[in-house]
Amino acid sequence: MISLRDIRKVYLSDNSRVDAIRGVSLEIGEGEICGIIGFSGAGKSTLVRCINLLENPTSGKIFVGNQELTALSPKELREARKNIGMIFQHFNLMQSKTVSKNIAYPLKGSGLSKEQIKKRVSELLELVGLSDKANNYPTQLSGGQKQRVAIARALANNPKVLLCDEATSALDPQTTQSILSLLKDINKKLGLTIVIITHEMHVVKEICDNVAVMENGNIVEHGDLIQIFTKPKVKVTKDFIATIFQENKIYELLEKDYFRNEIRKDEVLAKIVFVGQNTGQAFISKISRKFKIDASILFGNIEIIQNTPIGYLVVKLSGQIENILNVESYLKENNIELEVIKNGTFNSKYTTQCS
Ligand SMILES: Nc1ncnc2c1ncn2[C@@H]1O[C@H](COP(=O)(O)OP(=O)(O)OP(=O)(O)O)[C@@H](O)[C@H]1O
Repeated sequence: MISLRDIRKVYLSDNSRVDAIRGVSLEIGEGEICGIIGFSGAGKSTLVRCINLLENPTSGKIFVGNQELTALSPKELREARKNIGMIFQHFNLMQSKTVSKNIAYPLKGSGLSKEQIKKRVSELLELVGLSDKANNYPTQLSGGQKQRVAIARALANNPKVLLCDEATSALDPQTTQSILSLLKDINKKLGLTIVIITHEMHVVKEICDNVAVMENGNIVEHGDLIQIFTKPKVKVTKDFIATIFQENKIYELLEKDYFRNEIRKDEVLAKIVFVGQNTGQAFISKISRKFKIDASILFGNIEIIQNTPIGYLVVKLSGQIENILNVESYLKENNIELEVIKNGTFNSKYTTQCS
């Protein structure tokens, strides 16, 4: 549905040059909810604004549906943009117009009669659960309600794509949840393709099918949610995932010697990640028996991602070091990931994440 091909965006001013996007290619399928996550300055907003050409890429091609947007005349582009709705962090509503008038605004010049516009607005109000607020002004609404109005307005022309630029960043966690549920609902009901820009992994976790991770103007990792959560490849993705599993907190506790346990010579501190059906396996007792080791669980967490449980454990394995190292390959054969965090014997072989 959306195809970005080698997009570059350079901002030039008198004495500076910013390479905001450095050759990004990305395919987003029809009906998919794709998250684009990255820390501040990674280039997310610039990239999403390129999708509807609010920002003109310096080079590269952009396709939405079968149309190459980068090849259209200004008039054709205006028409093509009706297929792409957009919502923003601060809602961008017109304060002097009622909720109904805000939603009706994009239908101006659409050729619909007054009656047809009224009907469409009332359908949209119902879709976003605001039928009783038709005559209110934006100042009389909560943040979540304002974002609902913005969503209704973005959907007025029946777009195929909805771009969300940090759409929940100004909302509290409960309201965020309700807006994400609404987006998911709309995605299912209307088959809408949704692109979500965020710096919050829990937003991605809640509703995305796929996620692209951005850093320094590049997409450094892209994949489906479960793959990204269980086998992240690059550090920035690992850092985002750590925010969900509270991994950093556990390392802080370990540094403070909270568990009153040093990692001795015959011990290994490891992180184990297991998915779906493996959550029901007694693999801790199996590895204990099979490899004659002790396994103490220092920390554990299970998150449900796309209806799939993903388990995360920090364990201390003690026993003969060869046996401990064999555990890693045994678990791998059983599709369970083990990453050594700290190794009492061969510290230099591994990156020590907690020191
Ligand atoms: N109009 C502009 N002129 C010059 N530089 C810009 C402009 N817009 C963005 N940039 C720069 O491009 C880079 C990417 O910015 P962008 O806003 O896309 O990042 P982001 O990942 O969305 O960050 P944030 O989450 O903080 O909004 C930054 O270095 C930013 O300063």
